[in-house]
Order: sequence, then C-alpha cells, then structure tokens
Amino acid sequence: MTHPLYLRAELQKIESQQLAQGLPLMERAGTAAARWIGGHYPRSSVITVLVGPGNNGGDGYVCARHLYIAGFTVHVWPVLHVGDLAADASQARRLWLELGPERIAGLPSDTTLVIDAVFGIGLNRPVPEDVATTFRQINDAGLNVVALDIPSGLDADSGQIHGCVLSANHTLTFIGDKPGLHTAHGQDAAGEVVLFELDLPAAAYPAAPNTLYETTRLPAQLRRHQESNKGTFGTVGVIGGAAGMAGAAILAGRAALRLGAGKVRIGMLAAATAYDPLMPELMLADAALAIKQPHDVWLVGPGLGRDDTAIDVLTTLLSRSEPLVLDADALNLLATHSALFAQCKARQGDTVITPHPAEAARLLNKETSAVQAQRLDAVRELAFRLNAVALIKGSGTVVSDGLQISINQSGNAALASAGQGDVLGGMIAALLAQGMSALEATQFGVYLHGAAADQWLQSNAAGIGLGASETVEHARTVLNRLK
Ligand SMILES: NC(=O)C1=CN([C@@H]2O[C@H](COP(=O)(O)OP(=O)(O)OC[C@H]3O[C@@H](n4cnc5c(N)ncnc54)[C@H](O)[C@@H]3O)[C@@H](O)[C@H]2O)[C@@H](O)CC1
Ligand SMILES: Nc1ncnc2c1ncn2[C@@H]1O[C@H](COP(=O)(O)OP(=O)(O)O)[C@@H](O)[C@H]1O
Ligand SMILES: [K+]
Repeated sequence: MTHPLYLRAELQKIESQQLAQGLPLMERAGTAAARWIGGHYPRSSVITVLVGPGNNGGDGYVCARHLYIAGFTVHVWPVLHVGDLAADASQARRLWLELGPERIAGLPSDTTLVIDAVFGIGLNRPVPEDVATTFRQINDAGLNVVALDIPSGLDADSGQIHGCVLSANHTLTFIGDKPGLHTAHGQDAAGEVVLFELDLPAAAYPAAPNTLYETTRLPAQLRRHQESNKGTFGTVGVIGGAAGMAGAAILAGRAALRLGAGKVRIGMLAAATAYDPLMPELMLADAALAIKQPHDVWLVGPGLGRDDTAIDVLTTLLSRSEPLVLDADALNLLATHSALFAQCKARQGDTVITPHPAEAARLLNKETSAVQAQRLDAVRELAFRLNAVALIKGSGTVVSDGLQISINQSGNAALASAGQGDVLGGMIAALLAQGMSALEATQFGVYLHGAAADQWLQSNAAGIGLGASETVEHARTVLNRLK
C-alpha cells in the first residue's frame, strides 16, 4: 500500500529532534546496513566502503566496523579530504581505525562490493570532478553497489543528478523514504530501495503530504453487484481522432471499455469509420454529433489536433459539468489559448489533466528540463493553477490534487512507446465513469497502467516492443486479479 515520503528538510528536523533525545541514529543506521549486507552477500566478498565528509560517511564507518567483525574483508576509502567530522561521524571513524586502516590509494582491484557512504541528504552542490571520475569508473566496471541512505549524487527531494551519480543495485535508506529515490533519475540510480526506520517512535514523524502509491486492493467502487446494468458503469465519450490520428482515439476508447466502462462512444473529428472491426462494441460517431449525446465522463485530446473545430469542441466540453479528462492536444490548446485555460480553471466539475513533461512545460510556460528538475513542485503547481487533478508522466509518474502529491511505484521503460498515453487517458476515464473520485481514479489508473507493463516485463525482460494495445489487455488482467 501507499507509504509516506519525506523531504530533506523534514528528515533533518526529525533527525535533530531524535538526536537531542539521545537516540544513537548513526550506530543504528550503520548496524542495520551491515546486517542487511551480511544477509545478502557471501563472507568471501571483498568490500570497499567509500566514505564522504559528513554523517553519511559516519554511517559508512559504522557499517564497515560491523562487517569486519562479522568476518568480511573490508577496506575504507575516504574519497574526499576529511576535515573536521561531526562528533558522531568522528567517533565512528575512531572505532573503525582501531580495527583497520583507511586506504587512500583508490579502489582495491579485488573489490567485489562497493558501499556508497559518500553523500546522503546533505548533498548541496555538484559532485567534485575527481569523485565523479571514481563514480564513473565504478559504474562502468559494473561492480555491485549498495548505497547508504541515497545514491551519492542523487537529489533526495527531486531525483535529479548533481553532476554524476554512483548507481546502486540496492539503496538502504534510513528513517523515512525519499521522493528522489522514486521519480526522475531515482529509480535508475537507486535500484531496489529498502527502508530502515531505525525504531523511531511513530510520534517522531510529521504528517507527510507526499506518498509512494501502490496497491493490491480492488477499489470499493469497482466491486460489482449482480443487480447492475451497463448504465451502472457509466458512459464515456472520447473526443479526438483528427485526420491521420484516428488511432489515438480508438486506443483510448478500447482502453476505457476494457477497464469496465459500461458504454464508450468515440467522437471522431475526421470522418468516422462505421465501426472498429477489432472491437465492434465501441460506438463511433462524428465529434459534432457525439458531444450532443449524454455522457457521464469525457476524455478530450487523443489525436484532437489544434484546428478551429478542435477549439470549438473543447470550448463546449469545458463548459459541461461532467468529469473531464484532458490529454495531448487539449492540453496544448490550453497552453496557447488563455481563454481556454481560464475556462478550465473555472470549471465546476472534476477535471483531470494528463500531460507528459513537455506538455506540462507548455502549460507552466517553462522549459521541459525545469519541469523534470522539480517534478513534484511542477505537478502541484499545475493542479493548483488549473483547479484540477494533475499528473506528470514518466519514470515515477507524479500525481497531485494541488495539496498532496503521490509518486507511482509501478511501470517501466517499456511504456516509452507511442499510444501508451492514449491508453492511460482511456483507463482514467473508465475509472471515473465507475464512480471513483478524480484523485483516486488518476492514482489508481496510473498504477494499473504501470502494473500492466510490469506484468508484461516478467516474460519480456529487456522491455522492448510493448504495444499500447497489449498494455490494455494486461491492465484488464491485473485489474481482475486484485482482491
Ligand atoms: N543527522 C544525523 O545524525 C544522522 C544522519 N544520518 C546520515 O547522515 C546523512 C546526512 O548527513 P549530513 O547532513 O552530514 O550530510 P552528508 O553526509 O550527505 O554530506 C554533507 C557533507 O558533504 C559536504 N558536501 C555536500 N555536497 C558536496 C559536494 N557536492 N561536494 C563536496 N562536498 C559536499 C557538505 O559540505 C558536508 O560536509 C544522511 O543521509 C544519513 O546517511 C544517519 O546516520 C542517521 C543520523
Ligand atoms: N521510462 C518510463 N517509465 C515508466 N513509465 C513510462 C516511461 N516512459 C513512458 N512511460 C509512461 O508511458 C506513457 C506515455 O504517454 P505519452 O508520452 O503521452 O505517450 P503517447 O502520447 O504516445 O500516448 C505515460 O503514462 C508514461 O508515464
Ligand atoms: K550515499
């Protein structure tokens, strides 16, 4: 299920309060790490602990000491000049030096496991070039790396890289989980994340507005009563499919039907074909006619285009009060037409917006790189500015209603292919049609979309070639297995 994520400032506050109470946090962190490593790596391992100038380095000295006592071959290499260490780290170093020397001559060639204790949440500027060179050599050598707290070079709040990062197979993170481990570059850098709370009392933690989202439960709104009919599960209207882009609207409509919407009508901007031969249960119509029919939920944008007809259709649907999902060119039109933007913000009904980073950047009038550098801030700002539930797609999709933010736990790079966004829009619309709230439908839809790709990855390990249509089928399977 979901669990909280803490920002650097929140963690520093927790730490200082607990240290003031006399809790031996560094000893606990280093011991927990050594115990985990002892359980996962053979005693024949040759371990080199890279230590840095702060308390993360202190964790590394404690960990080194316990692994040495447990019988591992352990080297400690301070990769940065050590000035005055803080008290706890200095004590941890002293205890290590009673057992073994520090190495200053680089990485021993027989190293089989690197423990990264260079920088933790105190990283506040780009990694120095000589340290970056060491990181790159270790990355290129493909050595096993276990990071303590956070991979060195990764920003704990945003998942951005400060110059260079030492990529880990596992990250053993302390006290609380961090957003930067799960979005942007976080998943690639951190590998599998293992949390050690270090026995802090529950009262030590503030209410966290940020969470990591995953679920194994079928949402209550999707549990079906026998006394139901297709009207019970809502009618979705998908508007899009301008000339040359019909497939986008079809994909979205198919996804909505497969995810349980009672009825789906696709209103095409280009001349509509009579029916979809692969899914004849879809209704196809011209957009101008479709928008006059009653629907419970609208999805506007897949293959919409940006011409005057598209603007007219969007203007009409923004004025309706049914839940509205906006994707692709619907978002690009909001970005370029301030009247549409204002109309969206003023809507009474629920709005969900589903941009990828470049679309988010257009809406926020920023560079895509600036959005990616601060994905959490960007998604909250989008939700706030448009009075909507917003997401920003990509590795660790972020979702916000303007107050709370969640990072999606599922998904993988197999989803980086055409049409996957159309499918996601259709899925969210189907969940809204079945009675989920805008926030729940978006969080759950994003999770299911990622979980579908994760299921496919189990038998396609390289993650190459997942089609958007296949994602729909896997999403249906994953959904029906939830209890
Ligand atoms: N505060 C505490 O008592 C505890 C901290 N813990 C560990 O300590 C870490 C945080 O410790 P710190 O706040 O000391 O921070 P770090 O150990 O992450 O690093 C801070 C030090 O690195 C320097 N620095 C930062 N960025 C640099 C850069 N790019 N190039 C060169 N030097 C740079 C800073 O000037 C400072 O000396 C946590 O991530 C966790 O691993 C845990 O031991 C639990 C208890
Ligand atoms: N590297 C990745 N890891 C996880 N999910 C990804 C990755 N790349 C893309 N996705 C997901 O795939 C979908 C792609 O959507 P989008 O870019 O709108 O594609 P399209 O417009 O072609 O349909 C989004 O849900 C996104 O989060
Ligand atoms: K580290």
